[in-house]
Amino acid sequence: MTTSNRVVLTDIEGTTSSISFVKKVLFPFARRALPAFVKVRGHEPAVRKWLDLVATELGGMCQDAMIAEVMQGWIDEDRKHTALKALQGMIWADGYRNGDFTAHIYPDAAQALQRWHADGVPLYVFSSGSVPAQRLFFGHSDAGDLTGLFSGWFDTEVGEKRDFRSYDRIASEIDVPAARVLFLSDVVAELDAARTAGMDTVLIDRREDYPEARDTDAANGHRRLESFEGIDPAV
Ligand SMILES: CSCCC(=O)C(=O)COP(=O)(O)O
Ligand SMILES: [Mg+2]
Repeated sequence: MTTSNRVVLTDIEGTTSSISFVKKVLFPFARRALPAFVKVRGHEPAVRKWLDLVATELGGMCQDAMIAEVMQGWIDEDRKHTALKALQGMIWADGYRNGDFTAHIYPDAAQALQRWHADGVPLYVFSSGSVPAQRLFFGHSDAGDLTGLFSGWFDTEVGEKRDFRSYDRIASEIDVPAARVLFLSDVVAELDAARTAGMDTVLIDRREDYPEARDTDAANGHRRLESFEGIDPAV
């Protein structure tokens, strides 16, 4: 067991897993399935709730087909809208269940997460993907079912990833002082927000996702590593 009393909070896309898997496999799958999904399942309360929220944002009464079209545009723009993310998660469930794909995870990330968990380091996820989508992702990863490694999951229902208040809320929900949380992400603005909340940070700067390394200025004072190797949550 580790003597550390630190915990790790990790992002997914660009951090544990490749951006191209999300953009080339998950997003097109959801984009294709959206029109039929809203037609067939739009009456279910868990789906209706999000369609109604989007309709309200669009100014009121909209046909479901139009909402689906708007959300397809949001997928193209990579908009991290909570309603879109919730519906995407429901659509991906079918893909995982049918074995259409497994979720990409970098081997160094899978190994480090397994090692830290075995060492007693509590692990948490904070991603724009909905919590059910996160569970599906790690439940059907290239390294098998990793859900048991995590002690908790957070999505944008806790707040925006670039807003320091989201990190305040996470620290208070897991009942750990922010100074004891190590946040890992590929996005500097997210790390800035976590640092403002008092968390320790590491910029994951993978060549597969970011062909041009971020220099010291771009990293904005965050420690920069090209994989999970070399991260010791205990120090
Ligand atoms: C885990 S769901 C698939 C990824 C996704 O939709 C997403 O928006 C991930 O964003 P992140 O905050 O993990 O960079
Ligand atoms: Mg990311």
